[in-house]
Amino acid sequence: MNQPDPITPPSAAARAAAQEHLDALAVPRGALGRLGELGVWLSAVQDQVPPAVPENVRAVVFAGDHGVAEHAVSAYPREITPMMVRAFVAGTAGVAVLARQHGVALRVLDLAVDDDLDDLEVSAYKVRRGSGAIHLEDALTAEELDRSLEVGATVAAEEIAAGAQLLISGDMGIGNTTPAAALIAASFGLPAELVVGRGTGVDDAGLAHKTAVIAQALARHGENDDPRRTLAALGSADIAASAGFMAAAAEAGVPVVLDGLIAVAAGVMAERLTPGAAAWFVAGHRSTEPAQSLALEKLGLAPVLDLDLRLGEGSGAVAAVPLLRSAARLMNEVARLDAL
Ligand SMILES: Cc1cc2ncn([C@H]3O[C@H](COP(=O)(O)O)[C@@H](O)[C@H]3O)c2cc1C
Ligand SMILES: O=C(O)c1cccnc1
Repeated sequence: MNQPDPITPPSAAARAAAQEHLDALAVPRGALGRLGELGVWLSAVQDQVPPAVPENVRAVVFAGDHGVAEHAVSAYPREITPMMVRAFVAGTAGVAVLARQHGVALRVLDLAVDDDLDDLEVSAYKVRRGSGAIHLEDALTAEELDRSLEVGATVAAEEIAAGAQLLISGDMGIGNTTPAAALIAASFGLPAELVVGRGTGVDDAGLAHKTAVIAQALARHGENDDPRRTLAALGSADIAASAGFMAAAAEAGVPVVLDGLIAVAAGVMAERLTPGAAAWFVAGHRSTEPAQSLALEKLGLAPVLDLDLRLGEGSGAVAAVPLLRSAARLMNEVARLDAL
């Protein structure tokens, strides 16, 4: 594989000018807190002061089936995944409600759901049926990994062509908190006990078993610094596509609002595949999953919201969109103190 092009960082000049603008507004210096910081970040990623209010926000839910879900790591059966894909299309899933409320375009894509969803036209980019059970076998072949990354990049390009000012990557796939936690553990050299969480709500025995499964997956993966190898071994088609989506967004200079554990795991992999990508990410929320907080800290990102959400689907990122819009509006509409 060729090395990817280096990621161009957000504009340092716009960041400095935005900070100066913020400091000159008719509020006590620093009084806008995180909203002020978000306004400055929006200026830097848009290279524009004040920033445009991001009205065109687009979320893509990457859906997939996880072989590891057959191994008692989730509180729910894998058959839920295709049912939920139908709920996304019908507009009745949690994130669909929030997206409708906040005017966020929502699209669901079947990367590897182990069921027939062809009647919904969401399976045009399907890579395979299911992903390997990561404690026993690789999730993907090298070819499937390439195809998944490429699908993510293609979908990002489509959403950018549709005018996206902010992109969101959502997830759906019973069992996916297991590969997501494993990817974060492998990326930062953390043990299974530190990254494991209850996902959809496994009990104490389930949590102990899930920890053992993640530990077995990490042992199978071994010491390895190659992000492609890690993603093929421990990820899935949907998480790889999400990583490809975020990397492509960063390469195109389009900012991404990160969601919960799965999106953050994909974001970590995007940063490892294309260093510098994370400068284009903002953390929408803090999930209750420990690996998500650990990874945000490693990426140097502070979450906008902290609502004890543990849904995924892109829901926490979509919930943060109104605050990002408020941040941009404040930068545009608050008077300067010297102009009063
Ligand atoms: C009805 C339902 C809707 C969901 N929407 C997102 N998830 C979330 O929960 C799953 C991950 O948790 P675990 O690893 O414990 O299976 C993923 O499908 C994720 O998107 C859902 C889960 C369920 C049951
Ligand atoms: O953090 C998340 O996004 C999450 C947590 C539990 C289940 N699904 C997703």
